[in-house]
Amino acid sequence: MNVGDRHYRTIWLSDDGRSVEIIDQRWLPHDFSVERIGTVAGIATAIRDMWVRGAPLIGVTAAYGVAMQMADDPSDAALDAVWETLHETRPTAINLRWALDEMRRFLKPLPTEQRAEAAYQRAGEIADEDVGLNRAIGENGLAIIKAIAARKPKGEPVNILTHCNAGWLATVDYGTATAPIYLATEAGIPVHVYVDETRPRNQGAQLTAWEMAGHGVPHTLIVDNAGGHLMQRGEIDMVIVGTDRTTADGDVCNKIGTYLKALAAADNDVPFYVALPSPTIDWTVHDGLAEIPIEQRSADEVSLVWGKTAAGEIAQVRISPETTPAANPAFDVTPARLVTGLITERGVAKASREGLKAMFPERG
Ligand SMILES: CSC[C@@H](O)[C@@H](O)C(=O)COP(=O)(O)O
Repeated sequence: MNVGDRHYRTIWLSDDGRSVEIIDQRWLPHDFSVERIGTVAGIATAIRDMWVRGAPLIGVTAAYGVAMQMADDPSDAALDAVWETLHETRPTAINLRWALDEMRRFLKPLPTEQRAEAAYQRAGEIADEDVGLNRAIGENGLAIIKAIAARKPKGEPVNILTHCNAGWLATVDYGTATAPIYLATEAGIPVHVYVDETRPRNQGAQLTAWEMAGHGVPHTLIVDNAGGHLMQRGEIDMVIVGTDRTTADGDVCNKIGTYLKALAAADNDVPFYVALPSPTIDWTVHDGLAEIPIEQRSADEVSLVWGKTAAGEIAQVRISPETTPAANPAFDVTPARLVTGLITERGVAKASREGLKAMFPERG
């Protein structure tokens, strides 16, 4: 998507053909900075410390990490070791394991002297594929937005609530939950987006709001607890969120707080959609609550908040007593029964084993 009048992806290969450049998301919306990363250790840090984040982008970044390892040491042992090193950076988003598995599956049969070149090529393809998947999700979600717009008085915007950042910053381009929003805007369908701030790291306030502002999408930032109230008053037409891992039975794991939005949506008959590319489906798990590992992040993310001071400095402030302990589960699971539909690259699936099997029969 564009930043100013220049098109950016969130990650791209540097001119040296060996390192990557990424948008460093830690400093948005206050500072737009690009970092060059050329080592596996650097890739691991960027994922773990969330310079890059969002399930699809984590996967693509890891794929480039494998390529860097192959350029250094293309042996089987090194391939297995880099899989382990990168796999442990963040536990919940399945796209990480999907990309690592895909790289290893592709590289293992190749002679070692061909692996580096082939690995960079495959990582680049995975990045390109992500853009295509998101564009298709956008088209499928656009049909839903159009149908809602058609039922509203002419000219009134479709009010969409989203949680966290499942935007282009969370992918290579377009985003998942935001792709239908961007396509609707391009098509001239009026939309208005309620952006959940998404404590503790505020991906909504910092990233989604920045994306919406940058693309001229009318939006309003709300605190995480406001969504239920707005739904009770008929001010939300639909919810669209992303997901870090969706089970073969349609349970959806996403940023902490998503479940509460789904409960409020069900109680108020607001359609609750989840947008996801197929690499986000974990076909090996069925019961999301029992089987998906939930990342427990640092308590500091709860007790300390980043922002920009009046003097223009990006700084962190403490918001709770020094001695108060904090807990920080980063994701929660929304049971399939609360999900109206899964917007995939192939169409909108029912959030159920049957629905996903019908959409992806080759996985059945
Ligand atoms: C298209 S991104 C889907 C999810 O990855 C997104 O909603 C989310 O929860 C991101 O969490 P984050 O902790 O910022 O990586």
